[in-house]
Amino acid sequence: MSLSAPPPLSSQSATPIAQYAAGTVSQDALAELKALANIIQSSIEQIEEVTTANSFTFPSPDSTFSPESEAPRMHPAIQSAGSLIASAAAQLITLVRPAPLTLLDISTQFHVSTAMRTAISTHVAEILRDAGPKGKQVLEIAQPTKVHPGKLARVLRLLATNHIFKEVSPDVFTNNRLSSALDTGKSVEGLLANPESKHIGTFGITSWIEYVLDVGFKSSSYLTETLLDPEFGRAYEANKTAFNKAYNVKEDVWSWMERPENRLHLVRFGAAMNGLKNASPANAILEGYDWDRLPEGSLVVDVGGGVGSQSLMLAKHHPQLRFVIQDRESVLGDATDYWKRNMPDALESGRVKIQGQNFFDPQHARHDDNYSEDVSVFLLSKVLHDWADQYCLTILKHLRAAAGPKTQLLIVEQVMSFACDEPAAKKIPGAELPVPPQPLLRNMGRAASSAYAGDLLMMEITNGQERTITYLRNMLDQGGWKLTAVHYDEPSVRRYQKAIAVPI
Ligand SMILES: C[S@@+](CC[C@H](N)C(=O)[O-])C[C@H]1O[C@@H](n2cnc3c(N)ncnc32)[C@H](O)[C@@H]1O
Repeated sequence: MSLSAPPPLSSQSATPIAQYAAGTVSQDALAELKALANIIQSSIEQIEEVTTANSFTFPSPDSTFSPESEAPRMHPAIQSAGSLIASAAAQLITLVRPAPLTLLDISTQFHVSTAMRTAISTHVAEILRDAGPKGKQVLEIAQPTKVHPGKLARVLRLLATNHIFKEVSPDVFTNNRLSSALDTGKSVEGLLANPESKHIGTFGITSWIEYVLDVGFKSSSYLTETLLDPEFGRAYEANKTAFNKAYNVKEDVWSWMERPENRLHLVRFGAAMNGLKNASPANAILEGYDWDRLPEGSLVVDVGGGVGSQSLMLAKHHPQLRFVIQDRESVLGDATDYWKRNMPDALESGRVKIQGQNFFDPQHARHDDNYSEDVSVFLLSKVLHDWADQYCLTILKHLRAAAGPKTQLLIVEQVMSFACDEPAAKKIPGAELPVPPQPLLRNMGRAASSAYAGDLLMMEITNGQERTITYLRNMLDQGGWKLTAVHYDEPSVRRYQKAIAVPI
């Protein structure tokens, strides 16, 4: 069978329906195709309904991205419909194309990732910001970074073929909705003069994408060698990972980022965390936990809080709360700058404190003389997934030792679903997920794929892990905490869950 040149449609002997009638297509496959098409059709109708009811404009693929214009796509009903479409469409593609072609297609997708990183590093989205529908010739696009224009054109063409950028005429490109979402809003001159500025004070999603495409992608290319390595394959230490093989270093990724020569990595990672938060509904941390029940002066300790972006949202909406943002010493300067930019009063009044705390050491809060009252909430947002069980247990036990009888632990993580029923989920309030329509996979397949990719990223970089409810419940149990409830955030670009635990 030739894969490179399928016969033109006109020369094919029969349409798929005719083939089905002739018995050459299995009835099951066709029934599945139709069921998937119905899911897509009814989901589009739902999008139309919600769009009309809310007088939304559903932005076209050629429009420029802005967080505000994304509002219709962020509407929960439209997100749900979008997830059904993404899941059904991906499944449908695997049904209609020859298996080798599908596998070839999937196996070459990494080039799209590489091309994306090249486009980000050569600031193409920023260069095209004002290009308009006529676009810019690739000679002009390549000029600021002196990259070879002919080679850049091929990179951009692969992206345009995947709906990122648009080739408006030969070798002339412009931004579309997807590519404009990579635009950091910075001037090209500024970016050339100071590469760090790409990550400072921006939406941050480009920083996350660049981090994944750089450190994540390079590490992932060593996953097979790592898993087959007799020592690393069985190890759970944070410094025996695919990252360590790829970068040929002995320290874990956090220490590596602290090397002076890796300052750009550290800045980018801080911005990337902020970007992930921005990719979720801004108020996600406010939902699913009754912050209002906490009385005046209650203390929230944001453990491994990064620059404190989650706490900032809470501080804005819950004036009765006080905060301690804890992280490694090297992050504190960026965290202080972040609060000075976003909520200077809170720092000045002492309502918010930025504190160095290694979460593998006994917890300052509570033991420290500064804290006469019990901590109300230990917030662990996107921390546990960075670490293998033995590390998580150390963190959880230190928090347990510092907890008072009423202290709660709030974990914000992506909780993974099995591809089948999970009995433990039925016993924990809020933990059970709705069953998607047939024939979609139980875990929503492609629509949920980025969570599973994120799980591998954790394995590759830190030997961390995204965990299922059963896993999390058992681990918390060993760490001295009882999992009492789970809240699934609204479907989103990145969907996190909140797990609430109390001291045993
Ligand atoms: C994935 S980020 C999450 C940041 C933040 N909680 C959020 O939700 O945006 C993990 C954080 O853990 C911090 N971290 C890593 N090792 C640490 C340690 N030993 N002690 C304290 N914080 C640490 C990192 O600096 C980083 O800010």
